[in-house]
Amino acid sequence: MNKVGIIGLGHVGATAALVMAQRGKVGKIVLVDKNQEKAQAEQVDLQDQIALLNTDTQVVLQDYEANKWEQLQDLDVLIFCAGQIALLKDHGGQRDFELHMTSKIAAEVAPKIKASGFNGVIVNITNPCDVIARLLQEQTGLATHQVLGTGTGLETARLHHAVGQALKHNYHDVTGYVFGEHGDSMFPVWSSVQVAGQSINNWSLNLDDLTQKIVTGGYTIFAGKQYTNNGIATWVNLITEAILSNANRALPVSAYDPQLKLYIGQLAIINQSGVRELVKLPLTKTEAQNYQNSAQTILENYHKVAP
Ligand SMILES: NC(=O)c1ccc[n+]([C@@H]2O[C@H](COP(=O)([O-])OP(=O)(O)OC[C@H]3O[C@@H](n4cnc5c(N)ncnc54)[C@H](O)[C@@H]3O)[C@@H](O)[C@H]2O)c1
Repeated sequence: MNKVGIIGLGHVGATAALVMAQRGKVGKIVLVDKNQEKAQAEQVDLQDQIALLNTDTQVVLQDYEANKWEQLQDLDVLIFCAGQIALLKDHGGQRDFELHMTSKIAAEVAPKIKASGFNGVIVNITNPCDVIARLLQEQTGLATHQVLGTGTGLETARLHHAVGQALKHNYHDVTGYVFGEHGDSMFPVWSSVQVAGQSINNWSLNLDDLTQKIVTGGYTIFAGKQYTNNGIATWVNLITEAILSNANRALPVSAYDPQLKLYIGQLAIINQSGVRELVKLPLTKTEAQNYQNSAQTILENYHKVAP
């Protein structure tokens, strides 16, 4: 039976569980939240939902105060999305404003994950995503391939949509990726973008305008509802299913770059071990510079909170 844990049952964690229950590919979901009333509420709500679906997912709680988090021991995947999104309210959704809070949460929870004997794959969502992925890896002592972040997957989906719309093509026929920090320094790898098998360079598009739309899309969502949930909940389920089914799928995630010694959004082959290997796409000079700039931003944030 596939078993997946979710730590943090706010907008993101609760929606990730909802999508998971609907897709019906996970046998057991373990819920963990410091706010135990919230976790219990989500458990009952999900059980109501599952009773109305043609699925059999079990939903159980991990007692936050327990000495040992037994329920985590044999999980295949652990989704980390604990945080405090309200902190961003007065800062226009700027992800970095959660850094001091979320790095403390990671420091509180990582030893509990470690002590549970968990040996699966952690998928981090919590912002700043690349920094928190690194902190979780370092503080749980798991191998670097066992920890990844959701990275620039949402922005990659947004790129497909924006280009498809601009060219009146179906977005499923658009391929290519957004790389770098899950933050303002992320960048579309335009040299990787193809539409129905043809380079994006075959069309004359205003790539600067499209870049702006792709990079700032998260702020548009945040401005209207003060959180984002649907896209990320679906994306984390796609990553989780690629791990569970040993799919060997190339996905744009935040993965460990051994040269830079940090987590950053790039293309990686995902299977049951987590990151099987990185796919090193050829980058133009400007894209390679953008990647380095993004890495620098991630590193600066990491050093603000590194133990
Ligand atoms: N990577 C992405 O693309 C992406 C997208 C959306 C949101 N996020 C991030 O995901 C995180 C969660 O967002 P949200 O809107 O669900 O936030 P939220 O404030 O609605 O929920 C956070 C939850 O974490 C819980 N929590 C806090 N401290 C905890 C701890 N020590 N242990 C366990 N649980 C704890 C809270 O009780 C709460 O239920 C934020 O960091 C947000 O920025 C990332």
